[in-house]
Amino acid sequence: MTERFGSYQNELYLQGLGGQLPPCSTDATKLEASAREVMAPGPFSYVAGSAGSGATARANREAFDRWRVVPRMLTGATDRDLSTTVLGTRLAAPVAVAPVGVQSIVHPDAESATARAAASTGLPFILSTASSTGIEDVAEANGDGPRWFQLYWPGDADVCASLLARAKAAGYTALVVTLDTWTLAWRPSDLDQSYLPFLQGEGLAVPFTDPVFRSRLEKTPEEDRGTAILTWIGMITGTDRTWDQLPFLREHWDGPIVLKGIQHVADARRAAEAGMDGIVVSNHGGRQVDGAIGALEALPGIVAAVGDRLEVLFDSGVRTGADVLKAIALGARAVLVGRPWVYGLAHAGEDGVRHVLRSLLADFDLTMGLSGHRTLADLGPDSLQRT
Ligand SMILES: Cc1cc2nc3c(=O)[nH]c(=O)nc-3n(C[C@H](O)[C@H](O)[C@H](O)COP(=O)(O)O)c2cc1C
Ligand SMILES: CCCCCCC(=O)C(=O)O
Repeated sequence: MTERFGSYQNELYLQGLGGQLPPCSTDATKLEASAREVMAPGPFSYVAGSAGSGATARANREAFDRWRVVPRMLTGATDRDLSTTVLGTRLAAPVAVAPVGVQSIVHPDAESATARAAASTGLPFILSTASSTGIEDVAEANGDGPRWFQLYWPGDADVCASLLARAKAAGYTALVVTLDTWTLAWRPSDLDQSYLPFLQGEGLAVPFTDPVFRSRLEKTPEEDRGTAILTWIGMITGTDRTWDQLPFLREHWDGPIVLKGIQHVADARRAAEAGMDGIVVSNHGGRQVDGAIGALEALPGIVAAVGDRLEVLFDSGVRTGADVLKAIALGARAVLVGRPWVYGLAHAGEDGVRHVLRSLLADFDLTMGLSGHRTLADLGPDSLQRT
């Protein structure tokens, strides 16, 4: 499979000749500033914000900056193939759309717009349990596109089993279990505005459409929204989870299972010992533990420890094509991208998401070629230098 993602560059130049500009910047680092202009203050802070002082979010970017690409010449990298297989899904490039909840606070078309944009770009869409659009509705919007389901693991086993069965039936092929957000971190930017989307009823389509969850309520969510919201929040934040509980997920999910939020080598080893198919090395984009290491700092050690036993995916701070290249060179099988496309959604719905994703892929494709790499297999520690 050879995709010429870099040709988006020509498309943008040609559109410019016709007087048409892109829906938002092609530079992901500029998108946050312009998103502030088009988003309401609460939703903007929720998306852009991070835990505590923001030290972890900054560390994510600094970690990327410490690694530099060392370009090679005359390698025949004009005709590139960036394709790969991740969690059993054949992909034209090693990039996935990270699970992001409550997209209705960003744009009325919410997850359906993002799922359509992901499908048209050929990247996997990962549906959050905190989605404002239901499992089946998103599957319909995503059509033939690849899709995975992210689980916030509810304490009620039957509710959990029901969500997993629905996701499976709706064509989600891999399960991404997020471990790092069993309660929300101290997030000053949200607290200063007393803004939490869930308490305002956003983002609960997944449980609210679930028959087993509904059976746990005395009144339906339509009749008593407040109680339904609090019941759900209690279910996903109120249960201690430990490594010995993972077999439950295996019993209820027959596809690949990935643990998201791994940062310590010892946890990566435990995931491998538990028979998981993969992990996502991630600090949740700096939204959970303030003062944590930049996620990329954890990647090489984890790949060295378990890379031969499970698939190591990566997220937190990916903004450019060079970032994708660096993470893959350090051993990631694929990267997940979060905030940049959320800002694209805020600017222009589905078109905005597509533009951000295509820009990232074009940047990655051109950076691969210009640094002498024809395929992902050409990337390795040799491609980089730590400064
Ligand atoms: C607004 C927002 C909502 C998020 N919601 C979820 C979620 O529901 N489930 C989840 O596993 N991760 C969630 N994440 C974390 C992302 O999946 C991802 O780990 C993170 O955004 C990656 O960092 P980046 O934004 O720097 O790319 C969310 C992130 C943001 C910014
Ligand atoms: C207590 C779980 C709510 C999670 C909400 C979405 C999310 O992951 C975030 O970072 O915000």
